[in-house]
Amino acid sequence: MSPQSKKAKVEDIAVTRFREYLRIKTVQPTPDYAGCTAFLTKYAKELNLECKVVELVKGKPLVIMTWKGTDPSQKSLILNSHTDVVPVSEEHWDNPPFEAVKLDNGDIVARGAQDMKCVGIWYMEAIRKLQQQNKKLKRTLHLTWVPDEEIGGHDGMMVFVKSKEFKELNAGFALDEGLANEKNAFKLYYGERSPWWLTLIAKGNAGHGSKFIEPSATYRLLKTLDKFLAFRDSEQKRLEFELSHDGKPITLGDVTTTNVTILKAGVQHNVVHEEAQAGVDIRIAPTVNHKEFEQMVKEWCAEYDVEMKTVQKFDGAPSTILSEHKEWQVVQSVAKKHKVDIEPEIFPAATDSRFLRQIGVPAFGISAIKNTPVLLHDHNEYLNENVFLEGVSFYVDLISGMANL
Ligand SMILES: CSCC[C@H](NC(C)=O)C(=O)O
Ligand SMILES: [Zn+2]
Ligand SMILES: [Zn+2]
Repeated sequence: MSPQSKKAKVEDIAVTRFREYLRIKTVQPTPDYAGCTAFLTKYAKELNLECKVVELVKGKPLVIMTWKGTDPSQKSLILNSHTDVVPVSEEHWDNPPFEAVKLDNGDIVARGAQDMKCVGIWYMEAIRKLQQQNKKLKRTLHLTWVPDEEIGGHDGMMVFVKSKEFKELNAGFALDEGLANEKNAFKLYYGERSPWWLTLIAKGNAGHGSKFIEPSATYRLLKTLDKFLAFRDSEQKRLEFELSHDGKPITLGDVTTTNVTILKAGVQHNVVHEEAQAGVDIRIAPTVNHKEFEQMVKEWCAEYDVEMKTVQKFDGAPSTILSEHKEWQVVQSVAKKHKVDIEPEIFPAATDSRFLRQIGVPAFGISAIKNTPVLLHDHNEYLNENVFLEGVSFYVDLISGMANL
């Protein structure tokens, strides 16, 4: 293609809005939420959507857009997306992460391209298409744009679900983020593992590195960490060999992981130091009894007198049972129309859906990203323009199908 003809090709409005959104630096730890809110409120105006900005926590705005349905007696459909993105190591990127450049092959490169600015734009652009076709939906749609998911959602979705503003939405079902898929398939997340982040603190006596100092902080800590690692090994074996009830291999979301992610101890080789610390990232599978699991971990720590401090723990939420929701049939039929497979799974990490499911709002996590490597939180995150545009058509059918039940 000559530069002339390249220039002449008009970019689809959906792609333009996507790239504009990607250029707003909503990157943790100092996201430009003001710039983001300005963009979203203008966008809502463009599509004639009602728009409200709610600041439940100072400096952390939530944007709620509404497209009223023809049957207000029905519970609404929540289309959720988080507005923040994770930090970048710019030196590892081949293109600037906040310029949203489009490469010759159509790849749009930016932090947030997969996680999850694409999803927010899909909701909007699906609405634009439905409006262009003069379609009206039965159920009211609420698009919720929430802050701080990437740092745990405590000032975002967690406070939002407890607010009167959320109650007013009369939520019946929610869509939220999923992950990319390397195959011609979309993952459909109907539940999540529960994060439990722990700091372990071992104390002991100090002394010369040549002696048997008793008790020793590092000895206590390592003996305790052995238990976490032995458990990790057994869960890894389960993941390798176990099959689920339908005969398919289980996935990461079905097992519990106990990873040691932080280690801090010592000052000098020949000094036995009086304290050693570790950070553990635990993800509890939905089938696990939290009380029993907590008791087991407490006993591991008690055996060597190690103090256990919880940094954050999510106490679990019921998974959304696929067969109990007509929305599941909609997903299947829309996927069939778009010739893409659906792979239902438990999300291995945590999203804002956990707060929705916890208060009884069923939720599916899905991102219409097929034939694409999973690059969330990674360098050179991208989404191809064609995959993105196919996503718009997918969401037109998905949203209209779900909102016309
Ligand atoms: C526990 S709150 C942090 C949320 C983050 N979510 C993802 C998708 O990476 C995580 O699971 O670590
Ligand atoms: Zn995300
Ligand atoms: Zn993320």
